[in-house]
Amino acid sequence: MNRGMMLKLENLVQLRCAFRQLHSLSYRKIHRTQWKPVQSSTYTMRPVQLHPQPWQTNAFFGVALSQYRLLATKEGKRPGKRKLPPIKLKIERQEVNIQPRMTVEDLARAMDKDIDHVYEALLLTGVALDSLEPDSVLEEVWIKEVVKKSGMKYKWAKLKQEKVRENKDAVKRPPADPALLTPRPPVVTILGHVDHGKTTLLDSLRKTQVAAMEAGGITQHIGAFLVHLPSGEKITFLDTPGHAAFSAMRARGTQVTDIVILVVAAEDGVMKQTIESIQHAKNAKVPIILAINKCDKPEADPERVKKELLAHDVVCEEYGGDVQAVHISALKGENLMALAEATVALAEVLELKADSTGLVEGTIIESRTDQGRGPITTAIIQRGTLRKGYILVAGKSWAKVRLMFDENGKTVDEATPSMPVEIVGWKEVPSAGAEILEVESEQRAREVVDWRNYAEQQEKIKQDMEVIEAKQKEHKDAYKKERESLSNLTWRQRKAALYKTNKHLIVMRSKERVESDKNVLPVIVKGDVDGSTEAILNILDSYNADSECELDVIHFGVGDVSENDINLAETFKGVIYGFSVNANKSIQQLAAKKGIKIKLHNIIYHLIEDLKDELSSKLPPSVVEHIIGEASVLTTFCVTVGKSKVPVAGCRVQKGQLDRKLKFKLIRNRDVIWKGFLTSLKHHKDDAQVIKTGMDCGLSLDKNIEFNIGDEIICYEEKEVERTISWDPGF
Ligand SMILES: Nc1nc2c(ncn2[C@@H]2O[C@H](COP(=O)(O)OP(=O)(O)OP(=O)(O)O)[C@@H](O)[C@H]2O)c(=O)[nH]1
Repeated sequence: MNRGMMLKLENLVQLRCAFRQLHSLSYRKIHRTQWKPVQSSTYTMRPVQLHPQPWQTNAFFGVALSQYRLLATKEGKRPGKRKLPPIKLKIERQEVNIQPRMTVEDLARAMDKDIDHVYEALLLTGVALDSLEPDSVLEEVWIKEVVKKSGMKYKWAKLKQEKVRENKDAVKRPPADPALLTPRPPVVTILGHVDHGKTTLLDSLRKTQVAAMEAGGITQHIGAFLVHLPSGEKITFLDTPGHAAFSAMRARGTQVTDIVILVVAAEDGVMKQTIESIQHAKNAKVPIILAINKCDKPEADPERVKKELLAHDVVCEEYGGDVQAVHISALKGENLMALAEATVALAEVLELKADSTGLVEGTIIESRTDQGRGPITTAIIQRGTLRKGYILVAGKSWAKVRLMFDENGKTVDEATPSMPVEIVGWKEVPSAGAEILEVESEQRAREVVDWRNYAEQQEKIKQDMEVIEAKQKEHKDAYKKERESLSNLTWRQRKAALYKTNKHLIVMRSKERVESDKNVLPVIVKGDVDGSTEAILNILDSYNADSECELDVIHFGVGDVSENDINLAETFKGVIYGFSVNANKSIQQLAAKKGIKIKLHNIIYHLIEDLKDELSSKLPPSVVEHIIGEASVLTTFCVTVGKSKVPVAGCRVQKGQLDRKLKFKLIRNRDVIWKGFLTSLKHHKDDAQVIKTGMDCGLSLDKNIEFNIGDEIICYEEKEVERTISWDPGF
């Protein structure tokens, strides 16, 4: 490399170091405490990060950094002539996924840096920079060198992939062999406009069964019921709040309904929800039977209904279509058998069949919790034959079938396809529309539920991270913009700007440092999986408000809050944050006894919000001055008190009032030259407590200061205002 180029690169390094310093000071976490070596069984403790630039040589920043390091170290002292022991900084290093044969560009991308950064890191190495292009492939040794020099640590990318968990979900069996299929009853949903008679129709249909049963039999609402026709045929009616259940099942891709009975009141005709119901049926590709209801009413006009429906592609048989129309009176129970027969006829055309052998499949129609029997669901069996003792999974719950009931509350021993059945034995309440799958064993059921919880959690983390990353990108962009605004400055101007930005940190007095050291929030982070813990730690890495309150991650790991966590929190006076983990009762009691806060959350940004509140609560309140009155000095004189002469100001109150018991300040040429209390406040010759606007007074201060005409006297109150931590994690 020639000397010119060397100089150019060195300049570049200086510039970049300066800016990185600026960036690191405002965006990165800098711990100032020594870390305590706490061992975790699963994880080692994360060391503190200083975002170091080890190849940085610039003298100014060498000094600034050494000062800064002092600030970053709890026990740090100013360097004297005495040789001090080296300050050990524990560095929180960003992890970079590396792979063989990475190009300069690849590496820069993996480190989230620009290409210049890679060039700088290779500046004083044996790499020939002259011939290094962005697409040049780097040797493994140099890849590692760049990462190390950047204060980061590397990780081979493929190791990470091995951590992905194997999918343990349960899925439906492939379609059955046609030879195994046998006829099954149709499953019918009744839809229609509000008040057109859906409930009345269902009640009347159910009553036909009560009549058919022994006297005293009462049907109960379980979300579905079976109607037995005199011909021996059966129909299952779904009796869940129509549209909602239908949509929920459709949304989950479960198709339970074979036929929709569209109820239209003969005197009202087609209404808004009639059209929506038609749309539901069409979307689900479920055929319709038209039940023209309220035909007992004199104003009933069934023909008008059929004509109106033509406009919505519901063409009745009389009009050359294939939709059967039955004129009924749900209230009077008229023509219900004709409706049932039409349903059976359509079911025959549809050739509804199912395989009643092998592992059971079904759909949850409704679920509830019974005080005595725990979670109960009504399900429609769609494949196989359900019997007591079978193991089922649905959503994130599983069941060992303890009992089964029909809609008459009678226990049943088995449920075949299309049969509605109440199932008792669930560990938790699965939601309506969830798919039921039988599995071989309880162990397998647990495995499936575990996998589903994990998959859901991953999805949630992914969504959380997307939000967080988008916000962090916004921040980065804002930073870049800010940096660009400096690009027209000369190097010296930039350095000056940089110095100005960081001056308050460099010159912070040791007394203040000691004071700020007191403000520390030690935290323990527990997550349910590696990914969530890592995600939270990544966010904590962006913590940049150490000057207000230090954030000290003393321990982190995966799993529920343990006794060890409580002990650590007690030792360090820390707070435990858990994401999607639990703290059992004995742990909670132990924590309460020791006064340890355990904060459990299921959403990352709620956890971070909570942490921000906790940090803010550590900040001493800021004192705000609230002005009560303002006066101007019109004349000055002295009075003799004992042996000394006391300066007195003759003032006029211009605004508000002067209150003797409050605080005052004296302002001269915009500078505050005194703050304190008055020793006397007089109106003419009388002592006064308060002097109001427009009034004149004489006053003296608790310090002998000569007044000047034109000075301002301000009376004020100090109010404490709660502070909020300035850290903005970007979401
Ligand atoms: N005359 C007559 N009235 C009926 C008939 N069917 C229902 N009704 C009356 O119409 C009103 C509404 O009936 P519902 O069965 O509650 O109607 P719905 O469609 O279930 O109404 P929502 O549950 O609100 O959607 C009630 O007063 C019923 O008594 C019928 O066939 N003839």
